[in-house]
Amino acid sequence: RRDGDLHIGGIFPMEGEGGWQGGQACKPAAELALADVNARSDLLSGFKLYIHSNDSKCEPGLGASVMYNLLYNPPQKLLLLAGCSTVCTTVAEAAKMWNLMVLCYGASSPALSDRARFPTLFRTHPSATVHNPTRIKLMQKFGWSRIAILQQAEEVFISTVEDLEAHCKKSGIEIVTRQSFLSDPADAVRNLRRQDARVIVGLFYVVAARRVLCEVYKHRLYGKSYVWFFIGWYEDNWFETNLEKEGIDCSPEQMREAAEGHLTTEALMWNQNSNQTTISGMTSEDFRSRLNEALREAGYDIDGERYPEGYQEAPLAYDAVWAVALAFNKTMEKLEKSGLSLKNFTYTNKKIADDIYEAINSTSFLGVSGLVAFSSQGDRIALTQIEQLTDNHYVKLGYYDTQADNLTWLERERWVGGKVPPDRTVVVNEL
Ligand SMILES: CC1(C)CO[C@@H](CC(=O)O)CN1
Repeated sequence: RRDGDLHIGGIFPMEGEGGWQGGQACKPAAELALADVNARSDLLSGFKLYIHSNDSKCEPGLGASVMYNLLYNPPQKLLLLAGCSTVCTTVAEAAKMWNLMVLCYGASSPALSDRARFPTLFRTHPSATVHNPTRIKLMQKFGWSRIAILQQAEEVFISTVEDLEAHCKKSGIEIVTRQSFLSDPADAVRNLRRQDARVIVGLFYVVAARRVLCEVYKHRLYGKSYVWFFIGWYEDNWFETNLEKEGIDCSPEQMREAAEGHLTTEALMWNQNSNQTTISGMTSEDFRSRLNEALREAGYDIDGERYPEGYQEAPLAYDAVWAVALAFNKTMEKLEKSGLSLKNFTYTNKKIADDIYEAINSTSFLGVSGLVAFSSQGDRIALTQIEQLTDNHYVKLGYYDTQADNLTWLERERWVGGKVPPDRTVVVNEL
């Protein structure tokens, strides 16, 4: 009988001032998964998994100190869980020195898809580049081969645009202009009009998105002759809230008018087939209600909604713990053949670290966030969802499976002018 305890470190953004607000639900979600895997007699039999965690506040410096405290205080940890791109970048860059795998449940930065810098990183949160093949697929579907890009000068959007440009080149889609701004988009938006941009991909955080939309209204870069691609993970009514507080000098009506018809892309983080049983025995709906219960007990203010949008990534943290438990189980079986176990792991034992790497690398199971599997750079393979804002609410237009190049289209799109806007000025020769 194998007996003993297995320990991992957990670095969670409990206060999101520095960045991603939605991380607070990840710790309760990970703890739900911990209870579930420890309750399974067919997993890690004879061993109990423990998570030792602390708060990173989504700040890399604090995240680094939490990591050192986890590593220099017993018991020895076998792996680290972390969230927020900035924290994961710091933790994953250092973890290889201790032969530790890092599983990131809340990091979207494309920079993390780099095995040279992050040889032991895996993430259940997809990279922001997962939107790009979907954007290209839509451009091909609607015959747009001339586009523009408007982006905020932030690392995650800069590297996403570089990936988008590569996809456009491969697909023969011309980028007529790429405008970027730090915090005031006025000049960049004006330049879009000057370049007669009609199909525009917008990459910015939600506060900048409100400023962009008001400028779009002022420059009349909306309506039947324009198509905007926005990011889909802003809160649903993002374009009509906080206007006073953020000094936006457009009214909610003007913002709604400018926003009408825009498309959004986002990675799916909840298994779509809500009555499909996942590896835990739960459906994603079961998980939703169990998580809400756990959040209420922990004193979170579930603001009346059945599921607050702010906690959309919780399934990624839940599935990350399952991925660890399954990988440890696989590694245990392999080590036993040579009379070893994970108890033999030390921070200088590369052999066992390689076994754990191999086990995670070959992960494939149905989690509450959908199929959990990783690319060769450790990126989460995920489906994306396309929506359109019509009459002030988001309508699901379809889903895209990049791996299979399969677009599921629901034929629900509506265009302000009654037909698909062209990507350039169409000159009609009078006969
Ligand atoms: C979809 C989003 C909001 C992208 O940022 C992630 C946080 C990060 O990348 O730091 C969390 N999930």
